Amino acid sequence: VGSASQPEPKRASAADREQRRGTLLDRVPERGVLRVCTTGDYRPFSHRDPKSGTYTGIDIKMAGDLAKSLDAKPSFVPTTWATLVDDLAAGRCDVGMGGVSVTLARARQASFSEPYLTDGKTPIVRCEDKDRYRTLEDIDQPGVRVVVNPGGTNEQFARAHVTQATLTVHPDNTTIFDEIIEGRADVMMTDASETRYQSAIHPELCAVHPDQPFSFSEKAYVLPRGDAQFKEYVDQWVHLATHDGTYQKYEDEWMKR
Ligand SMILES: O=C(O)C(=O)C[C@]1(C(=O)O)C=C[C@@H](O)C=C1
Repeated sequence: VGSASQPEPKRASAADREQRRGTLLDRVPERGVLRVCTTGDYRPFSHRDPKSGTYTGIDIKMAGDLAKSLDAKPSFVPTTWATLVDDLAAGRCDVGMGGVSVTLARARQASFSEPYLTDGKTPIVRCEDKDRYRTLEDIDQPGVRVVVNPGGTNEQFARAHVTQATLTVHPDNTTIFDEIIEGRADVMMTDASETRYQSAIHPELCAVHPDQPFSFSEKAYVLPRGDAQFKEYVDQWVHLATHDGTYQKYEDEWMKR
């Protein structure tokens, strides 16, 4: 029985080490801080004011409520769409919030809470073009300029459906709508919730059939894999907040702006 037959001890990943410290359901109240990964570039869910660094949005309000329910204060950890799930899996935050869509690719690395919103991709265009770009076929034509933000489900959707039109990746999601308003692009396909919000604040922009999006998706909060107690708690909390009018109140506040 030699030591050569012993398997090499596997180095614990940061996520494994996090998990061994026990459930976040106990650790967050002990710490008094809920660490929330958020991109800050996606109104109406998560917006970071570039001057003050302050976060606002529907999911920022929700994060405050979730933290409060755990006797904690939220601390926002900046992330990007491409790195959100890695940041969570590496234990840099306790939850990811801010208009995140459930995807199976993400579900391989992280857990999701119960969903709080149904959504799907739909076009947003200059209002003069609103009858011109109604179907994917209308949009995917040579000469049509489609613009997309990188790293999230919008890019995945655009890469799967845009083969004839020109696809440009615009790196900054906070300025992407100006590309259409100012005529450098014609169409963006994004979440119906976002097209409703952006068309409400920009009279030049129209959301095309936001009630009948091209795809089906759900928004949920991203949670660390393997912490069943914490997930069960967040699920209960989401269930209550989406049935007692709390979520609706925050959505109404944002959509009135
Ligand atoms: O990746 C996701 O989960 C998102 O819903 C984020 C996403 C995207 O799909 O790229 C959605 C809309 C915003 O315009 C920016 C990012």
